[in-house]
Amino acid sequence: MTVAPVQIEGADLTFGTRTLWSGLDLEVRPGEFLAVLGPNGSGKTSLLRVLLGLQELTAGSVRLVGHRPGRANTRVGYIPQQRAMDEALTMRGTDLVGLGLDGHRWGTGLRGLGERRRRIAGAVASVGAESYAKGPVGRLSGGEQQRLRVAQALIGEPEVLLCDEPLLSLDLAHQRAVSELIDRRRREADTAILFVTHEINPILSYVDRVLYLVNGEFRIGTPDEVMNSRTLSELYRARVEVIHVGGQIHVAGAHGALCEEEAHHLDEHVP
Ligand SMILES: Nc1ncnc2c1ncn2[C@@H]1O[C@H](COP(=O)(O)OP(=O)(O)OP(=O)(O)O)[C@@H](O)[C@H]1O
Repeated sequence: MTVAPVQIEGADLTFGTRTLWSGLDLEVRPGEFLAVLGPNGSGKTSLLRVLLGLQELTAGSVRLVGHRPGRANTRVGYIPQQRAMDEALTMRGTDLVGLGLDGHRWGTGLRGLGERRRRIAGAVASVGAESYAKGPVGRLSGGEQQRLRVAQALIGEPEVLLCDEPLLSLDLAHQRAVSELIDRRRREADTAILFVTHEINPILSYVDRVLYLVNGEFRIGTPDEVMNSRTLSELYRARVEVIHVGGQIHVAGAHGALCEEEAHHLDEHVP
């Protein structure tokens, strides 16, 4: 039996009187693509912070389990929620991507350096950043910086990949390229993917299961099991209509039940 690389058991997270979730049991399997959805403040980023060891649970446990024989540490990749980098940041894009290689050892000899350079060039090319990766990252657009962050997370060959709104500020072509890259990683290397997003449509064809968080409650299941009018109305405790159109999901809430009217909307530009 394969061991789940992400194991969450009986997890509660509470801040003061506010419960983000309680009784969360979740195993993310090798190669599984889990979308984490929910309105602003529902605790999506907090879940990733728990998995990164940056946030303690109020109760329960989380475990990350690697599958490399004889290795104690699980390799975790993280694409943080986008914040513009300081304009004065003079670090080159290739150096930023290379930070993702820390922990890999090829020695300091010429062969090791050559291998390092080769890998960085491959990762930069995989996100189409060749034309700007040699320049200072502080001068790049938000989307260009984001593509370098994706390259940095993937170059470390993660066993678990935590993505916090990785498509934000990317144009449609790059949204598709980055989604495909993440999907390929899980197919080729069995990486477990946790993908926080407000917009499920760009990744809908990849998603195996959805974790949907609302006001301290959650549902876990396939997109069809969770993204339907009955389940989301229960979660939001209000009438919510979920309409499937042309392979995409459109969510509409009555009386402002949703704080995310724009979420999951039908984007005419995506074929
Ligand atoms: N350390 C903390 N102490 C107190 N409150 C916190 C702390 N960390 C997060 N919160 C609160 O928990 C809630 C959930 O935050 P989180 O960033 O996880 O939400 P989110 O679902 O990722 O939201 P968004 O969609 O806006 O990014 C927020 O109301 C936030 O203010």
